Amino acid sequence: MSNQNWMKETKLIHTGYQHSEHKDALTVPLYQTSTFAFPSAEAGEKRFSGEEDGMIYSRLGNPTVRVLEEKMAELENGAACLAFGSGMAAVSTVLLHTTKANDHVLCSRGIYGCTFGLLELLEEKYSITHTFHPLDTADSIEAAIQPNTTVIYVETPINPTMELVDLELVATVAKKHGIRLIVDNTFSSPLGQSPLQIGADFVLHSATKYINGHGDVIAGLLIGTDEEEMLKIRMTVQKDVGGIISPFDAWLILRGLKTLSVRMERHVKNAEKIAAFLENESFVEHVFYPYSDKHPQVELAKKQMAFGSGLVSFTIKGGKEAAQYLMNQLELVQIAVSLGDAETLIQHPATMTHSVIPENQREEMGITHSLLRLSAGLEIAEDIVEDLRNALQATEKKFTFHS
Ligand code: MET
Repeated sequence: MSNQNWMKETKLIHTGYQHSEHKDALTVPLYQTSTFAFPSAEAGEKRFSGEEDGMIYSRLGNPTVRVLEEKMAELENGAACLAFGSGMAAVSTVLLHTTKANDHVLCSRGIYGCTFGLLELLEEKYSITHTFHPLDTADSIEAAIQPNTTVIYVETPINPTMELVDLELVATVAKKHGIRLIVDNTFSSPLGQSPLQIGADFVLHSATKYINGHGDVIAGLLIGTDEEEMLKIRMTVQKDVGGIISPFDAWLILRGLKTLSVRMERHVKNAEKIAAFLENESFVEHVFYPYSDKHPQVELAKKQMAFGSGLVSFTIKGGKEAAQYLMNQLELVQIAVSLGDAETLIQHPATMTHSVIPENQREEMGITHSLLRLSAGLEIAEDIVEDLRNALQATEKKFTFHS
């Protein structure tokens, strides 16, 4: 069922599923099966050759997973979507598809630690090099493009600094040079920004985060603009590397997706209140929140994002020791990586999500030992703020020395 006039909030619930094709079950059934029985040997041959449509084996497709893929393709304004067993499986699949040995990948100034690890691996194994760049003006992007650049890989907002990349600018330069643009849209969700509409070729998500929203699944999604190319990826890198999602996890994500818009409203409202509180705290040095007037790219945020995300990053005085002490003082806010869960989470990127990046490169990305990343949960903002206030007061008391 699909209607192009529906808003995304409605599509989240209805698109991609036709109950008449599933014995009129109102919600998507779970096809927990590894393989599918062919009506005849000839039918099996035709399914393998692509002559006939139909399921073969769940690594190549599954009806529950297909509903998730169709829904996400529409939500991201793409032609097709592929679901994976983790966000990193989506990242590695699209990079293996878009690069070959000796190519160069131009990246935003910062990227997630495991994406960094994957790029290092591709360099070591296949001499696929990568560089980091602010991607802030057309001239500087042109200068950073090398003769062998085939991909521009961007996070926006960047994990965990909340720095933004101007997608329209980067897409224009990428198109001019025939370079593929891949955007990690995890921090915004499909409701926050639409990179494919702005000119990206691929958008990907760690579905572990906002899309599932309940902290009980690891999954990834890749959406592309070219249906034939996506089918090729399904039948090559995805099938043969095999990082696919389980039907049960796809089913859980479909359940989570129904409430994405109401969850995002609360995540964002809470993050706004937390950012405003932190901005007035004397022990806090800087707050990084895209929709705050104090964010250096607030104009860009309001141009390309529908809201400012549910994440807030901030630095405090006193370095690593104070940052860890602060985390240990929190009662309601949980110390954990990941984001987009019902629970408010805090983590220390320099020693956690981005710890694999060598310190000098990490600091160039803006990830110091004073930086903390908070994922606003679905609790009442006042309770989260109260927990942060108490922890900050205790930390300030311990780390401020009066002469
Ligand atoms: C293994 S570290 C984890 C996770 C996640 N991508 C994050 O940024 O929090």
